[in-house]
Amino acid sequence: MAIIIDGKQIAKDLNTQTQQRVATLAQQGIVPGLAVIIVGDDPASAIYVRNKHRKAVKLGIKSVVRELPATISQAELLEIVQTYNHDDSIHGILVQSPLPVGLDEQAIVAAIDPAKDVDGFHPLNVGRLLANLPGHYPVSCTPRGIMTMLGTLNEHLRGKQAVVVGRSMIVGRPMAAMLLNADMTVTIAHVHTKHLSDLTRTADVLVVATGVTHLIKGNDIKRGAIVIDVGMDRDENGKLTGDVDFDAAVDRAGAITPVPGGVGPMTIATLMQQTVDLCEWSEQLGSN
Ligand SMILES: Nc1nc2c(c(=O)[nH]1)N[C@@H](CN(C=O)c1ccc(C(=O)N[C@@H](CCC(=O)O)C(=O)O)cc1)CN2
Repeated sequence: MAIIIDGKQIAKDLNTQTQQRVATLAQQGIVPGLAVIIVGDDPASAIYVRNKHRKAVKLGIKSVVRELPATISQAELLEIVQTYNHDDSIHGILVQSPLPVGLDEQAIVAAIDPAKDVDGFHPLNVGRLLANLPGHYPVSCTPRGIMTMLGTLNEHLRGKQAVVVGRSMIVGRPMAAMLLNADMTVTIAHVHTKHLSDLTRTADVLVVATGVTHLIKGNDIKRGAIVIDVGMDRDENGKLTGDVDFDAAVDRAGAITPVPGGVGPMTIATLMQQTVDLCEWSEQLGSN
């Protein structure tokens, strides 16, 4: 039976640390600020944004949520991003993804000041991660949160095999870069990969982020592997489930994340952590 990696608890511990850092900044009269831009009326996005706002407020972070209609033009949206780029009370800016059809998400993200790019999606920050540059820069929150989770297991990653199934800009690609930067031997696969099971069975660390319900079955997993399920899918009864068949996998894996309560909570906790990072870096304070 695998260790169940408790994302909720790890996120709670991380939030406690973040709250303490916010309190230390407050003693110097500094308040970290986060601006979240949401365009259109995607119900899931509205929930994520509300949760980000609530968590920020709870931790003592200034939170600004800018709700915009799906009819907004690219130029108007770029203008709004610029106002936050120039607002000294805002240290982190993000545009909730996905954007409505017709808006160029990449161009909007590229307009965010890279020093305020709290999602780590700006091409400059993506390039820094890929190049494993030293120094301070933001990175995508979900994979950074997964690295935090892996850190709690006290397992040596160096030289071991990692397989990342999924190639998105939010999870798969930055995840592969972070595991490579941790000296793992990394293979990226995706839904078109042939003989996927043969590959996943080689993984000491298996990260799955495809959006395909139960793509990974129990015997696709190497015995004792660490299995990280980033999926958030709905089964035929509407119940939230993952890309990994948890019930089958739990008997093969050494450690596994559940869905819900695994990776998901780490995304917002890491966003809060990174908002404070950006604030400290802008003030040239912390070394996190
Ligand atoms: N600009 C961004 N857009 C999106 C990101 C992102 O990191 N930046 N990630 C996702 C959505 N997301 C945050 O924005 C997010 C997704 C899921 C969770 C979470 O806590 N999931 C829970 C289950 C929640 C439920 O019951 O539905 C879990 O897995 O336990 C948090 C944040 C896409 N867009």
